[in-house]
Amino acid sequence: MNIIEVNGLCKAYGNARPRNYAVFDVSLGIRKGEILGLVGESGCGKSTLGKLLLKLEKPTKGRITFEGTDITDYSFNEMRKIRNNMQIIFQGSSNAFNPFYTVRQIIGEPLNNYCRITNDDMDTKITAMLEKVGLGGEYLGRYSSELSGGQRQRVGIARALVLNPKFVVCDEAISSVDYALKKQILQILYDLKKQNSFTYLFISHDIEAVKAVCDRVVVMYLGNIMEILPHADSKALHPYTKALLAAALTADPAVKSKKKILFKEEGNLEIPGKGCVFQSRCLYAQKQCMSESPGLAEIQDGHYAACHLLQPEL
Ligand SMILES: Nc1ncnc2c1ncn2[C@@H]1O[C@H](COP(=O)(O)OP(=O)(O)OP(=O)(O)O)[C@@H](O)[C@H]1O
Repeated sequence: MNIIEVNGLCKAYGNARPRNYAVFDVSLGIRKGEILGLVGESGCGKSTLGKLLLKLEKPTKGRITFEGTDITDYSFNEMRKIRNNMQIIFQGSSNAFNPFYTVRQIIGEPLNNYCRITNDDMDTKITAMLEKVGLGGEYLGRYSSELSGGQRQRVGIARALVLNPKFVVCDEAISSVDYALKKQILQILYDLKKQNSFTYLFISHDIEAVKAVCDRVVVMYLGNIMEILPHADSKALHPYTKALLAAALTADPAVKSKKKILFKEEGNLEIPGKGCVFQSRCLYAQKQCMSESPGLAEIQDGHYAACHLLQPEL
């Protein structure tokens, strides 16, 4: 069962004509209790899609359904009623904390906003949450400015999850942290998901992390979904995903230069007027790719790709 669904979702910033879409015609369901990975090169629309799902951005077109209810046209006040169930952890969110706020104030803010709760109950809840993210009750009175970057990151996770949200967008939640902390944060997110059956959209450039924690993976290019892998370790089918994964996993430039080149690096990054959005960088593009846009089709069981070269298995 899907906790959240989008249909024909589009987002164009500004009023330029023709429209330059950051997200184009995305239809997708996120299953209750899954960690859905979202990957793609910088600027392909991952954050925009995450924000659209939470209604932090207004879609230009398309519908959003949360737990079976169409929330596309919900007002600010209507969204407020369900906001406790939809949270975001984003890169650097913890850097935005007021340095003069204590940990109690930072994590307590959403509780104050959304729950009627006594101070004692609030401290109990915050302490329990702090323990879940590897900090203890002794941090309650500490000021944000007294915390290390890693501790602030954990407080940020605690703040986002203290309301027991049903759906959480993790937007680069583990970038800019060191390897050890990254592993700990991934473990925390994974354990909390297991204990509380949270559903996450996990946006990351870190393919290894995506493989480690995600159930399915969505691959985006220039605002479009190119592929949906049914498992994080499924073999990629789409030429773009293959190239993206190969580039990400080959960190050593010496090794990279010996590898087969998988896409035209110099390809045009503008959205073409017609045809496949990946046409100018694809090594296999054919005439049809320049004129017809390939829809996302189920190629194998639960494995979707948008590519004329790939035919569904019958
Ligand atoms: N507020 C905004 N106003 C105008 N354009 C925007 C805005 N936010 C994003 N964009 C544009 O929308 C496109 C998608 O951006 P988005 O941040 O969603 O990509 P991304 O895949 O999350 O990138 P990154 O991995 O670098 O965070 C980009 O071309 C970006 O410049």
